[in-house]
Amino acid sequence: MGDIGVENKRKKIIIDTDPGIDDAMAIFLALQSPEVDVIGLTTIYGNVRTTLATTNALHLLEVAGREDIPVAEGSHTSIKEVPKLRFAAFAHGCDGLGEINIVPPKGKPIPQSASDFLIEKANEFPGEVTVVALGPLTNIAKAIESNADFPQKIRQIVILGGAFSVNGNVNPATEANIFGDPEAADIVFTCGADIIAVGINITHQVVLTDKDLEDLASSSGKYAKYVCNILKFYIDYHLEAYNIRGAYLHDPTVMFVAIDPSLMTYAEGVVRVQADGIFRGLTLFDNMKKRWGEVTEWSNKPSVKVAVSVDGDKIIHLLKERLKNS
Ligand SMILES: O=c1[nH]cnc2c1ncn2[C@@H]1O[C@H](CO)[C@@H](O)[C@H]1O
Repeated sequence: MGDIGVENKRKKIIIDTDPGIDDAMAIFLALQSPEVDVIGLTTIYGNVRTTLATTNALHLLEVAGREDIPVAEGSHTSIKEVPKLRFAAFAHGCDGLGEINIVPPKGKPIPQSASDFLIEKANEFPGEVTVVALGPLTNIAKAIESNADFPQKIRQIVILGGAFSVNGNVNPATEANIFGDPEAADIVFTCGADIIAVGINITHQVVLTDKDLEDLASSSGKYAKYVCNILKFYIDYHLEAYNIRGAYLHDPTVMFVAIDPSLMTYAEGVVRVQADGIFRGLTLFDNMKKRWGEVTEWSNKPSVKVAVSVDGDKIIHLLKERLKNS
């Protein structure tokens, strides 16, 4: 398949997901990528509620013929135990997958919570597991709260979340995944793990156009066909909300970063998340260009890598190649 860096050993990944049309694309992409070994899916509310996220995760694995991959159901509430009320049916359809009448899955989630599964795998393979976080960060924050070693045991956490120096997509201040659980996001950003954060300032530069969709539709690849079907709803939403013909590929872009971090460039610094008020969910990055004279809420916190540039055309090219060759 070429084109991007392949390590000698397949990278173990766990996908924490709220499928979601772009989540479905990211999951298929991972399953079609020789560089990674998907050792589990954990589910979370966000685009849909957690129970539906679990159903959709099981369904997508059955479409892929990968029922061997375990699905662990995640939290139904935020880290502060607030029930979640906001879902993105307007973007993904009320079934989360473009209202295509999916075949209900036969499989069941494993009898273990998402955060326990994350901790177990981090302990089983210390320093080897990358978590690809495609939804609100509750499960990961819970893993950190119940196991202080988790940030050191995990290889990397790659996060789709935040809007760095740009407007959000829920309101001008905040991006959907961070807004889903700002307190959890702040725990994760400051936990000391190796973290890459990819905000919508990056993912809005990765646009699947009408032409790309035609290209995908002309393929007989099984993932390409499935994805074209669910993308219709998402593309209509982008026309309505952003007046563009196409779709922002949030989750697939982040999956590519997990596969090969050299597809982007990064700045390093501390990220804090606003927990309340009109800026609830705002991500604020200290790029460390200034040596602050006073102690701030950013002082003495661990740094993370925040993506600052991406080659959107390359990501679209790789994505199409992989979905078509399936
Ligand atoms: O306008 C929106 N509101 C809520 N969620 C959205 C919107 N646009 C995209 N997403 C979803 O949230 C994540 C990126 O922020 C992606 O998973 C995307 O599908």
